[in-house]
Amino acid sequence: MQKRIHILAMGGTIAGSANDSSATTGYQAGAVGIVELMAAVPQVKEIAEVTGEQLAAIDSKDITAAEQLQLVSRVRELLLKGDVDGVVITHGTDTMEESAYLLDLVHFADKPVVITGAMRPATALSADGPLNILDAVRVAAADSARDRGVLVVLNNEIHSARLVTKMSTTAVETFQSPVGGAIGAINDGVVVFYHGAELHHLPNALSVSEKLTSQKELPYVPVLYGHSDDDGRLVKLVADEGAKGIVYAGMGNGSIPARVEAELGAAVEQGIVVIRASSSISGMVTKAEASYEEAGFIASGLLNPRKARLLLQVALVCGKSAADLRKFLA
Ligand SMILES: NC(=O)C[C@H](N)C(=O)O
Repeated sequence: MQKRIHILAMGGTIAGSANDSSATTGYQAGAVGIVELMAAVPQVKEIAEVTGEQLAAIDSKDITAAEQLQLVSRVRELLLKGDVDGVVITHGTDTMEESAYLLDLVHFADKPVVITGAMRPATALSADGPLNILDAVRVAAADSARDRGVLVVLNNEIHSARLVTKMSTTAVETFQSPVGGAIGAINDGVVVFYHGAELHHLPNALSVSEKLTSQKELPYVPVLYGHSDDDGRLVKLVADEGAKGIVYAGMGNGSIPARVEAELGAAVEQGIVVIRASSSISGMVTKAEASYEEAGFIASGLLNPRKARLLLQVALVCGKSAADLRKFLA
């Protein structure tokens, strides 16, 4: 029997439309609906029984927490259904790694969830979307993809949600995992895994996902980007604005300029949870300086700032302590 794969369409460039087929920028993202997207890839019928649904039609740079939570909620429903074997999500690439990581945090099933997108609009010459959809369906229908959490599939490669990031502004090979590399590929239609996915599910992911479905928003947790001569005034500003947490994208191994460190320390004293991440693309943020640990800052480990932010938001919703977070990120 064929596997039953459900596609959720969120918009993005994969559904982008431009007036000129040679245009790869300046298009309207999210303009092409799921019916048209699926019609461009009739080959999926040979792989699985595929159904589709339009959940949003947005440029993913505009995604809100409400829309992310709606996605979590719909994926949860689908994973609990006996007649769905896997889920494919078509999504804009700008925030794809964020939605993928959020879904992976609360992934509770052995069924695959595969996110794909495109760098060229649907109307472009050599549009990359159709093949990416076909590959995503192939992966979602593969027995070998079970128990690997949420996967990002583009450009014939398979990446784990935890480690993947968008590296290039415009290249089709934009998604890479700087630590660890791709975990698999689709070679001439054949799904191959080289090694295991870096799973990062929260303990009790099923009940955490249920908790998230009842939320309409997530706590205010800004990411502050560190730079030379940073005086920390933004830390004070967001603390006054009611931030519940702050992710500081420091330099290198999560280094924080002394004046910012002092302000972040004051924020922790006020009950704001602080995560130290890095603007460097590759590598792990470790405990580094003793003063960071003494101040109560949490090292982001392998998470980039945007993913660390989502983790912190979910942790705050679930009432997890800084100690729980520390343990999860260690
Ligand atoms: N390639 C893309 O999908 C970019 C687009 N701005 C989006 O994230 O929706």
